[in-house]
Amino acid sequence: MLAPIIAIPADIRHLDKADWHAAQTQYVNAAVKVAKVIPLIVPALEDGHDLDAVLDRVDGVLISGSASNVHPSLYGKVATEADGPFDPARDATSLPLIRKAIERGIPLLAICRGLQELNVALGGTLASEIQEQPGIWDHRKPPVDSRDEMYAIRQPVFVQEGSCIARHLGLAGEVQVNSLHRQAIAETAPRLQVEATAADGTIEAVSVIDAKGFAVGVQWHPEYWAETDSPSRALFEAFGEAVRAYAARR
Ligand SMILES: N[C@@H](CCC(=O)NCCCC(=O)O)C(=O)O
Repeated sequence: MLAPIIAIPADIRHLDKADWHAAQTQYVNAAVKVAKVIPLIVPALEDGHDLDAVLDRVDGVLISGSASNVHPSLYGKVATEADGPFDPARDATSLPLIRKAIERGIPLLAICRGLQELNVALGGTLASEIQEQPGIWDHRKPPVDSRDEMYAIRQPVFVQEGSCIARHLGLAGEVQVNSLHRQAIAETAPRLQVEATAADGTIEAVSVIDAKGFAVGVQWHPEYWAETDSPSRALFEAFGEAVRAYAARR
C-alpha cells in the first residue's frame, strides 16, 4: 500500500525579501519517520482556496505550531499589537480546514497553535500572555539559542484516565512535556473535551466530542522528540494508524 498523505497548512514567512509558504522540518520528520505518512504542505491563502479539493486527496491533517497567533477578531476580541505577530493567511486556511476535516472524519492532530486554532474554529476563545495571570506559570519558549534546549521536556501535565489522548499516548496521569506558548484556551469550544491540564490549570490537551475518528489537540510539541520520547512517539504512531485506516476506507 502506498504511504498515505496528510495535509500540513503552511505559515507565511518572510525570507530573502519574499514571502514563503513554510512548515518546520520537525513536523515533516515526525510525520515521515514516526507516523510513516507523506506530508503535503498546503499553501496559506487568505482567499481563493479550494480546501475540499485538498481534503479529497489526503488521509489526515496535521496542524502545526507557529510563533504567530490566531487573530483575535476570529474569537470576538479587538486585536492589539501585543496580540501579534499575526498570520491571516494561515488563519484563513487552517480554521476552515479543521472544520472540514472534523466534518469528514479525516484524522486530525493539532499541535500548539494548532490546538488554539482547533478551539477557535469550533467557537472557543484564547487568552494571551497567560504568564501574566496570577498563579500561571511561564509556558513561553525558553530564551535559549539551541532548539533542543528550546523544546526541552520540562513540565508535567496530567492526562485524564480513559481519555482519547490517554489512549493515543499509551498512558494517563502525569506525563512530562515541553512548553513554548504564551497563549492558551480561555473558553473551551462546546465541542471540545479537556483531556489534560498543567498543574496551574492551563489546558494542555483536548479531543473533539463525538468525532468520527482521531481528532485531538495538544498544547505541547510531541513532534520535536517523536523518535525518542515514548509518549510523543506513541501519539504520532496512533495518528499514523488512524491515517492508514482512513486511507484504506477511502
Ligand atoms: N503563538 C502561539 C502558539 C505557540 C506555538 O505554536 N509555539 C511554537 C513555537 C514555534 C517557534 O517559535 O519555533 C502561542 O504563543 O501561544
